[in-house]
Amino acid sequence: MSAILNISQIDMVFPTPKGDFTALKNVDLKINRGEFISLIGHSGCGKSTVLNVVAGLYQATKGGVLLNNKEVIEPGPERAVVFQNHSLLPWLTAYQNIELAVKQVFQQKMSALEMKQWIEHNLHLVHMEHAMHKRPDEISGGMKQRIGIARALAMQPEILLMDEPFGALDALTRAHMQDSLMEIQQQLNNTVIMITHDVDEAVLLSDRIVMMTNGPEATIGEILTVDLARPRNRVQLANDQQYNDLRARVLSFLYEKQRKVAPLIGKISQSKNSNETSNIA
Ligand SMILES: Nc1ncnc2c1ncn2[C@@H]1O[C@H](COP(=O)(O)OP(=O)(O)OP(=O)(O)O)[C@@H](O)[C@H]1O
Repeated sequence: MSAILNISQIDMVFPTPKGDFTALKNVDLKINRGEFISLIGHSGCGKSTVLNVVAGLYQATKGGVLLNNKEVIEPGPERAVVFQNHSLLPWLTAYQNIELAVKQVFQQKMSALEMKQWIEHNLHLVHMEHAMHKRPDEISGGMKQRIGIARALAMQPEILLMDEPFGALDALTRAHMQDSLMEIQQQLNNTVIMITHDVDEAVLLSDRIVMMTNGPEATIGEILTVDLARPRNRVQLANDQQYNDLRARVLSFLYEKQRKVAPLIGKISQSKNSNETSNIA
């Protein structure tokens, strides 16, 4: 496997009224084509900052990002971003939202008919053909998120960047979305970087889980390879020893090695059995 993305020795320093704040220190990671990477770490450690640098929305203070050996200096359609709060334009239908993105990327390359077929194909991937003519306020949160993913996929990005894409969804919808994403990724072999706060989600979906230390000067603490066979079935995995061992290793990193010392968070984690806690603060 060849590295498609090289996040090379990144520092990120933000100027603040109280002086410089070093959010990231020497973040270094190579990602292979087709890999599914989860970024996990406590709130405020710098996960979104890493994603924003890869997206080209932030320029690293030191180091940089290479995509196919080319330096990332600005956002581009080869890196599609899916946010937690689906960012669909409310006055356009699901179809039109996707069409807008597709036109940006394929305007000169596809005929009107090809474009229509391509949009419908991507709606089909997320099982949303039936809602294509509905506006965002006429569909549920989970459906909006599916449309957001279809829009991102329709741009045929080399990398899919997902910032807690299922964070706002109820548990059942979230499980459906995770299964859909695994299915799509198996089919298309997308390279994905996903931020999550959910340990089970990270283990279920990822090829590698990148665990970040607490900031300031956050960096990669450990990387866990998840070599569970695919396709993965959440029900079967619930009793799988390897799955549970992997889950325990992420929990141990978060609640023992990178335990948060803030009083409130301390109280919350003390009041719960950390082995049964999969959503982190
Ligand atoms: N533009 C900015 N200016 C100043 N500080 C910033 C800026 N963006 C992020 N930070 C700080 O950098 C640190 C990392 O923020 P970031 O949003 O990347 O964390 P995160 O791990 O994604 O958090 P969460 O899980 O809560 O979304 C935080 O301390 C944050 O306050």
